[in-house]
Amino acid sequence: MNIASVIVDVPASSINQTFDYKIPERFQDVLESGMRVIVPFGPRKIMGFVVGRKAKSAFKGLKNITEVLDITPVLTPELLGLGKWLADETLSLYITSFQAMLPQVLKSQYKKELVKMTEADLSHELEMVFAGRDILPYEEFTGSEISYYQLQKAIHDGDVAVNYLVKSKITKKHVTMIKSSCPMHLLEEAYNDLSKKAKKQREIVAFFIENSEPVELQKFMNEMQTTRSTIKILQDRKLVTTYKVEVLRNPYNDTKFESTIPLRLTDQQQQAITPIKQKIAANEHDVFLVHGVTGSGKTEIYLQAIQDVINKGKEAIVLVPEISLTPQMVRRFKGRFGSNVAVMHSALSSGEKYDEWRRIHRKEVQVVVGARSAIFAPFENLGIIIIDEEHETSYKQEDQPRYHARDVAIHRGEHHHCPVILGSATPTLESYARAQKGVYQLAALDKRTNEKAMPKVEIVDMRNELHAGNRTMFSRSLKDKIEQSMERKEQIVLLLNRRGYSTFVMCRDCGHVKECPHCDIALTYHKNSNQLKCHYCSYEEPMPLNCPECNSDLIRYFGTGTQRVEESLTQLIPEARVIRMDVDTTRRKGAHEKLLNQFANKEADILLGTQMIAKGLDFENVTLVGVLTADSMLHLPDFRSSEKTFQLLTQVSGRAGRHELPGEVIVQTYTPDHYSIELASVYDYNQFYLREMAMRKTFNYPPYVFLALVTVSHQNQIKAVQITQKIVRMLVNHVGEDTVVLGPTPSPIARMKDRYRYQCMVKYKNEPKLRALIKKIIQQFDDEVRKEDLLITVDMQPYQLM
Ligand SMILES: Nc1ncnc2c1ncn2[C@@H]1O[C@H](COP(=O)(O)OP(=O)(O)OP(=O)(O)O)[C@@H](O)[C@H]1O
Ligand SMILES: [Zn+2]
Ligand SMILES: [Zn+2]
Repeated sequence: MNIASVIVDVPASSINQTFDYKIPERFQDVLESGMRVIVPFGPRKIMGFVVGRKAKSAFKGLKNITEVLDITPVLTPELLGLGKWLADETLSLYITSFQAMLPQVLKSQYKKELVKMTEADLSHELEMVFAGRDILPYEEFTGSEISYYQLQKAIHDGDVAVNYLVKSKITKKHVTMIKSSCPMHLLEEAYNDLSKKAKKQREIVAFFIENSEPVELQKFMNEMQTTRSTIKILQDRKLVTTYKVEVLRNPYNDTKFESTIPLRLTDQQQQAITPIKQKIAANEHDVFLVHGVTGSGKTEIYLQAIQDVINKGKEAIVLVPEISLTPQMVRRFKGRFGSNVAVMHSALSSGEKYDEWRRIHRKEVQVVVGARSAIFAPFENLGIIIIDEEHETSYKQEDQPRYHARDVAIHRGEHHHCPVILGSATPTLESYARAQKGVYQLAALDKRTNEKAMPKVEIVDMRNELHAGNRTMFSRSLKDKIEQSMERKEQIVLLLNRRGYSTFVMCRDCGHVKECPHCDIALTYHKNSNQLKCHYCSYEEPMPLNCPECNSDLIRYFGTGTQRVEESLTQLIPEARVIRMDVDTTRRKGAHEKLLNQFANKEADILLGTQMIAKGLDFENVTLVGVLTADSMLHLPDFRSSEKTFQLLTQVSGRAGRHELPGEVIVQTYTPDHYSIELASVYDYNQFYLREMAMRKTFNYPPYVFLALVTVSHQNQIKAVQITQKIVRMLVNHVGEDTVVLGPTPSPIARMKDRYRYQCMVKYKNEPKLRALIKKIIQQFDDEVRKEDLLITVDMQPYQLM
């Protein structure tokens, strides 16, 4: 078994296969599947994953593996299998799938350098950049003025070679420790020998006579109020020694979590958890949909189910949406399971992420709480997988591999014979429909644990406000309620629904809207820099003084940014203390937590924010929730827009009156009769489900059909249309009668970064060969993809239809 099959780090469909390499003698005992290696590939050295070992290869003249990067496999056998499945399922490359399962730092970076291969002089210009060195970092060459042609010639003549280095991004954190390094009696002797004047030295020696354990040097020096030079003297006398050890960064190390004990479950909680516990006990897979209103105690169910799993010596994965992975959320899990919990989310530094991942890999924890990619946690003995807020679209990755964490969870659940729990107050229609059909087990909780009623929702028709002469973005009713709440010293949460809404610039005279010159999308106004920016390609320009079309000076920005709402809020109610939470105020690390703490400490009356405040927050003193623009995403070109509106309104209403004080919600809208707004205001999920299912059936959308979206983009518009047209035709010729193939249609954003985008949508019920078919069709364009900068992407479960 001296040959390894390796998936190499070359993201090209023509390379999407294993390559064989010889395993040199010195690696033969250590090399296992799932390890990363460095292998020669053409002129380069690249990273690869070993996926198997074998005795024979069909190929002659195999090259040797150059280096082995891991001591233990980073991908378990299960994850290797999962990666292959994922690649096939999402039509991605194996290498892309494997890398998606690992923390960023385990991806290799490549560095190029130029090596002088001759004793003779190179051309004058090349000699100047080499400047007497034999090795030149490639960037220094690109930074110079020398033509590529000269370099090419030197390489061709064999005077210069290109070296490719695989650079690991891994950084480990170390601390220096100090300990005594001689037997006790020698320390005592030394203590007696030391002159009385060497007071510090004596203190240190005395310390180590008392303590034989190593201590952290920095802390020790602080406590003893001593310096490195004093320690050096003792070190030279071989009384103490210092050395480095690696420590795992722990982002929550300094935080104290109050420990909690399991609560007595309510009857509804008990009913929901019983079948889950049975499956855990029996080591059986099943999928449960826990449909529970906000505040019904879903989290407590998760915690107690996890406890069972831990007791069995098994492991648990809990997924929560990125934006609700707040310190409050972390506290609930760490409070119950302490240091047995790893946390993985994007706010951690890449070093912290790597260390949390290693705590899982080394089996130092049994629970991971994390965002989407935590579904790949390298546990080997899973006992439960939980997806909280299962309706969140952030569980779908919008990059290759375009996977949905729910599918991965179920796949892993089957492998490990363990239950998968999907929880939500507003399940996706897909999941609820499956529960209705009995594919998933449904558990419903329609009461809050404290038996408090859901807060009353008042819908305000903003058109009437306008007719009554109120031109602010706050209805009279909302203003009154805010003031009343403030008088009672209670707090308020205001949601500005910004998705699909932006601060665009429009001329009031001619209606001209400033668009990005490279993308078909309005530019967004940024007040701080007085610039217009494109959110797709980061193009920017200064805010114009006059309309470029008609030269009018009435060119203004429209739409409502949080900043602008804050301004008019403080104009309207000057005494209000406002905390604004949006991407701008939470960019810095820890800012999110700081703002929430301020609000919890009642340093402000109003928390104003975007979607990020709709989830998971639980403040005792919040009695009023206001939604400023409930309908802003209803008109997006997305068949899920009603569903998303319903979900958001339900979630945000759930923030009010969760404790002793009763809550109230005001929803401002221009379309008060829309069923998603009406039904959210009376918390009628079932009615909404029926209405929305009827719509989906009429227009032939999921869950009645599956979708596949092929997007083609090219700089030449005609080319983009033609290729999409070809794809459509080939599909039509091979799919079944019931399958609908639509297109070519311009994508909702028809041009991005100067590329025209066309799409083809497939709606199907049963098309077992579709993946293979699409793959085959796309392969026919491989040449054009490589040579003509054509881009074809496939999404087998599209959520973003843009
Ligand atoms: N059995 C119980 N007895 C008493 N209090 C409980 C019980 N279960 C949960 N709670 C409390 O009820 C509150 C709401 O519970 P929890 O946050 O788990 O609900 P949830 O369904 O996850 O809500 P959301 O969907 O809004 O996040 C919490 O403060 C929790 O501590
Ligand atoms: Zn104009
Ligand atoms: Zn742009």
